[in-house]
Amino acid sequence: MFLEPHFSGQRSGWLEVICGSMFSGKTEELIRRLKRAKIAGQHVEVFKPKIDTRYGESEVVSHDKNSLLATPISDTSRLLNVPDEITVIGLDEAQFFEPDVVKHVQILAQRGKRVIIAGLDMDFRGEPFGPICQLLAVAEYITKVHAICSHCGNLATHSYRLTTSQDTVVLGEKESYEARCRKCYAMGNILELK
Ligand SMILES: Nc1ncnc2c1ncn2[C@@H]1O[C@H](COP(=O)(O)OP(=O)(O)O)[C@@H](O)[C@H]1O
Ligand SMILES: Cc1cn([C@H]2C[C@H](O)[C@@H](COP(=O)(O)O)O2)c(=O)[nH]c1=O
Ligand SMILES: [Zn+2]
Repeated sequence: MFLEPHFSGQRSGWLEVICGSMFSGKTEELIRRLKRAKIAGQHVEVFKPKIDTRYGESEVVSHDKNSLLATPISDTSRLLNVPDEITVIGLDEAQFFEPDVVKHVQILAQRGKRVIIAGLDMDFRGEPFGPICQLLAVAEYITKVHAICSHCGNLATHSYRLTTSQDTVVLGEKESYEARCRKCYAMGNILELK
């Protein structure tokens, strides 16, 4: 369980990254932390990449259908325009943001804001996805969450693509992906080669 660091003295900002496979609870955890910030009386704003139209245009939605209003953006320089009174910023589907998101979230932290970033750690190939490596490097707090392997019930670490597309970006959920442990993911890829 992630508990918010205690503020003391001059407010300083920081970066939190929540990552894992699909269905691992990234969006649920992001929503949980943002709701707690609101309960604490902090002003929160949520953003997501404009490309993410899976569930809706202007909200982040978990696979459990919990949701928060979110502003879709195509350029993360937009984050630098948030009003001063916004002290907590949430980003979902961070894998789809452009590389400059790393620079922009660090500027926000420098301005004393808490930035909570959720996104896939790996793509369907098992490769780091988008800016995640750099975001993990510069974050103060990192949380890796796990799904349950659809094949064996162990902890899942990988997102296995069920369709034949080789495009890195293919929006979808259970019709196109399933969570798998490292072993079942590797087995699936071996069987595909036969
Ligand atoms: N294989 C799975 N393992 C764990 N949770 C799953 C799985 N398949 C569906 N779920 C559901 O997905 C929810 C997590 O949704 P969400 O937070 O949107 O995940 P993520 O953002 O990581 O894709 C879980 O609470 C659970 O109800
Ligand atoms: C593995 C993988 C996923 N995607 C897409 C599929 C979904 O639309 C999102 C991830 O959603 P979630 O909140 O983590 O469930 O990303 C993709 O485009 N490419 C991939 O390799
Ligand atoms: Zn497995």
